Amino acid sequence: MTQCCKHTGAAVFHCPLTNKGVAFTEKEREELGLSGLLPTAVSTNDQQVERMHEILDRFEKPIDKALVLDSLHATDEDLYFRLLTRYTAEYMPVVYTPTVGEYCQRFSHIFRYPRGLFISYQHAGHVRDVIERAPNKEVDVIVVTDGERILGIGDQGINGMGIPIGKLALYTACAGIDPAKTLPVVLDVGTNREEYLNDPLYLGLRKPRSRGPEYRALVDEFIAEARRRWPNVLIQFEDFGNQNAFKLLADYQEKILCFNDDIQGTASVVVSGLYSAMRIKKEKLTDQMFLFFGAGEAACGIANLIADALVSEGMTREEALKHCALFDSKGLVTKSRMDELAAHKKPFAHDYAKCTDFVEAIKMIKPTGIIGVAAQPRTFTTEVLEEMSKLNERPIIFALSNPTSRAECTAEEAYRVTKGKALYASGSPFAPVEYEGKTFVPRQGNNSYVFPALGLGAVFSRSKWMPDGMFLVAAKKLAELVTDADLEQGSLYPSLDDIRPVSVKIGAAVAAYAYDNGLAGNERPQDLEKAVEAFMYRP
Ligand SMILES: O=C([O-])CC(=O)C(=O)O
Ligand SMILES: [Mg+2]
Repeated sequence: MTQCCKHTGAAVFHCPLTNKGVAFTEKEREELGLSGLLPTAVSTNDQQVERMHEILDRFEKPIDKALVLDSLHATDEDLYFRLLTRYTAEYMPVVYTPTVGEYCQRFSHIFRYPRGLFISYQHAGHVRDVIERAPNKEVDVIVVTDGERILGIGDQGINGMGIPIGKLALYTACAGIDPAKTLPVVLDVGTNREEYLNDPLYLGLRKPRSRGPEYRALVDEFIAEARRRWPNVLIQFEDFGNQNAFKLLADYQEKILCFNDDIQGTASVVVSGLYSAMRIKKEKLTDQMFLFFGAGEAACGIANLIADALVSEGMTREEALKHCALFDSKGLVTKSRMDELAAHKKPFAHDYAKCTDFVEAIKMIKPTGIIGVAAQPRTFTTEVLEEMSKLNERPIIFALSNPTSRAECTAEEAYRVTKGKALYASGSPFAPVEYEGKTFVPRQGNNSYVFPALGLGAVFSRSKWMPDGMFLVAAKKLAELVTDADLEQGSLYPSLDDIRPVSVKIGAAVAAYAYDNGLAGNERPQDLEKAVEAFMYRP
């Protein structure tokens, strides 16, 4: 047993990294002076998991389950991750989307245990001291947010901390990153949400977000100090507002080990789902045309990676970009709007006529797939889905906005309106759908399939940085792992219950990319997959 603190006796129960509760063996009880401090019988780890599973079953509301899991996380990490690893598909919607959306909205009202770092303007110039205070000796992965664009529910201020916590839980559960080496961080730079500013229990800085140089100075200081203390750390940017997200990625991507999950992680998982859709359609990606509802981080990240994928199949970049069109709050993104467009949209501004109606845009562009990423719920209406069915034998319908309340359409709507023909994926989970005697099992086009494994591969190989090619490699590897049986039931992704072996393979493919491209900071092992698997933390 590794012990992070030197305590014996009852104090042992207060160390979440080493506490095992009633699973402490007779020998451990003796050594640690616990005899008589625990019920007599020793439980096996499996019995502990089943006990906890039973307790959680008593709670109906996912948010209540989340609170119980939170307590467990704070008191017995080993059991927490045992449970998440054993019941990944069951608890992922609790620690992650959709429940994590509600968890964030209530964060200041349900807060009990501090976890990670809360860095605000009061620390400007002294961020080093905060970093030094972090309880972790080593850190492999940081997930950081400034809370400006949490899922599809907008500015959550400091309450956005639920996201880095949830994402890092998946790093451990899905890809075996040692929980002692993960660090969630929220940069508390204020919030523009009136409701929070007026809420006496709100736990963040009570002022509007600043847009001035002090914002960027704080982000830069945080990154520099984190890397000073942990030079090999991977920094994952999560749920920043559009402007900052694109800018930070452009400025840092080639300089440090980092990625933006909403731009690049989402792109990787979506392109993977498109490869699976091609297997069902028996067509090539080069024959497809995609229309995005939305033109932010996810849309542009996905569209760029689709272009990379098309280029990898021999197309010119100029031609490849034409296979994606964007529709934003002002309508179709066209050349005639060039002057007013944000930089990230410009490559996808094509020579179309002005169009402000999404159904009209579908009629004009004749896409083979529509990809919803605008956090505008119910926008894939019956009319939209019918139009896609008219144009395509097997229309690709991706309703990716999170959480569930923001989905562009439900799985049931997609299958019913398209008469079972839709190739559907959603950002948040939907239950299987029965349609005319057939059961469809939709799966999540959610970056959770890839970000933990991308991080695993990058950390394992000590990659210097993460080129876009790594995200394409991850997409292709994930698609390879989808079985014919998955496709038969309409699943474009593997089951989440198989996520660990899937992560090993994606992690190894990402690491291989680092070794092949001279990015790695260590020697390539002989059997990469085996070595990656051995590197993973197991509860
Ligand atoms: O967290 C998720 O479920 C996916 C994601 O990154 C987002 O929606 O921002
Ligand atoms: Mg996100």
